Amino acid sequence: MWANLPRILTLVVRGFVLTLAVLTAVVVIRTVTFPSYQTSPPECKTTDPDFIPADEERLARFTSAIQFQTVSYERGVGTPQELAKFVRFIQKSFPTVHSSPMVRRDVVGNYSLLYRVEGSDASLQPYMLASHLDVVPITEEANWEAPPFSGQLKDGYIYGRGTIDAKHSLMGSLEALEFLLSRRHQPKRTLYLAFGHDEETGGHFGAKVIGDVLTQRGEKIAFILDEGSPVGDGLAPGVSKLLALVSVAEKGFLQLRLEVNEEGGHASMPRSESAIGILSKAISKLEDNPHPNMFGTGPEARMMEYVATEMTLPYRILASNLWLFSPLVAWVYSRKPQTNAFARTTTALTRFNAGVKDNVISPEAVAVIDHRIHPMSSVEEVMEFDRKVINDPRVKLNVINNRPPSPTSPYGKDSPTYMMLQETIQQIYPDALVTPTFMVANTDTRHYLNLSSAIYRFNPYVMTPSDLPRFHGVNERISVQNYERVMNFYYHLIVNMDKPLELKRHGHEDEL
Ligand SMILES: CCCCCCCC/C=C\CCCCCCCC(=O)N[C@@H](Cc1c[nH]c2ccccc12)C(=O)O
Ligand SMILES: [Zn+2]
Ligand SMILES: [Zn+2]
Repeated sequence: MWANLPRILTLVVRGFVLTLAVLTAVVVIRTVTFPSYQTSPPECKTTDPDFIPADEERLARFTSAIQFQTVSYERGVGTPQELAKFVRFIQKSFPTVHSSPMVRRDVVGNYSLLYRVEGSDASLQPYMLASHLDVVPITEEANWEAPPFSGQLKDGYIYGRGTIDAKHSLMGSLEALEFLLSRRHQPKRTLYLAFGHDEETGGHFGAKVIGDVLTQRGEKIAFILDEGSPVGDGLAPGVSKLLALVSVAEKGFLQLRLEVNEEGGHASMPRSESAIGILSKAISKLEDNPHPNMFGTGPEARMMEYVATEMTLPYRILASNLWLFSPLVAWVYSRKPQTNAFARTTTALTRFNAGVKDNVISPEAVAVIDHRIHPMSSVEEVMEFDRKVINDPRVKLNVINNRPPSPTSPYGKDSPTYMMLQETIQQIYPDALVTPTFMVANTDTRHYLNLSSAIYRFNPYVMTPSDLPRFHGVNERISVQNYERVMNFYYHLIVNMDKPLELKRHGHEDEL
């Protein structure tokens, strides 16, 4: 046995070296031959004579839109007077849209707006552009560089709540429609514009009702585009070009109220455990035990494939060989909040309340957890995981609100709507890569799921990592250049939707 040891060791080492050599060869071959999913941009650029300039008049309209304080606070608690004023302002600001015989406008659920622009070809399925009228409340007002409802123009940026979420797309799509209609353009395909008034609190009285109205009309929609992920500049690891992130799916959510009820009493005679202490331990366990990293199992894996050939070298090797490096990429993604959101179901502790007086032991402690559920997981799985982690029957878990992850919309060369969207993005951003991904937050589209199987979430503006905290945060702003891109994106999209959407399958051509 001992005499054979050198021979055995040699064989083991040889086996190891051989395996390594084969793996390296496969990795190199796959990296070099990995297919490119990117297509060259179409001819038409934004240098067209029809380009919509962000001139003084349009910027003034956008500034005014920001000045309406259309804040949503809680479900059913908003700012009805501001909404009503904003709706009147919209009507006054886009006279051609509001006087055209081609346009029908319905006010739905008191303040939400549903426009139907009649296309000349009734055989084509309509499509829908969505946004919302409301905004989230202001935080840390003192830290804003310009007053949050001023719409002030400063150093090439328009500041204010709603500039990126989402009055840019509401005003931008209306500007594009006004521009087209005032040039006597009648679209071939019927177009809906849907603007909910309470998206920021779940859309229960706005988008939900719009969805019901369209369902009652028996409407089927060819595709829906709502707010969503942006054109990233430096957002994705290993990608140096601009990356247009088109969300073809959306995470689910589960909002839980955690409650502990124990005996209260005089602070001079505490028991060994209190409601506050028990709940704190539960919360702390949830934060210490994140949900499993699922990177590579859902649409995020496609995102890596779509950009693999364009990545800087170490990342190119990783992305072309997810069969081997998926765990390593999963780890890289888990390191930053904005990429971690793509890797797993996230756990955010959003409320923590207990106690009424310094010398009274609180009999009750309450916390709220906001989970965003990875597309490959489920509400039940998340609930089960939390129960196991907390492992304490004294902590009651009550569901406030939940939704499973959305279905995935078609994408890639087999999907004419996705390709049309990609082409439109490339008209505005000729050098950008375009990739399918999923939305880490939620949108009004959850109320439109039965209207269309092709639902996309995309914001046609550029965002850098330092811009991300401006979402729902301080100093929300949009550059004039980005607002101009937004208007022109919608303009090109409306024009492109008049071209036939052909589905090329096995030599047949079907029209949607
Ligand atoms: C590898 C690529 C990295 C890319 C990084 C980052 C991309 C992400 C960029 C932007 C994300 C922007 C998110 C915009 C979200 C706008 C929508 C929104 O705010 N939705 C609310 C909706 C909501 C309101 N009330 C409830 C209740 C329950 C669920 C949802 C909501 C939200 O999601 O909270
Ligand atoms: Zn929004
Ligand atoms: Zn928002």
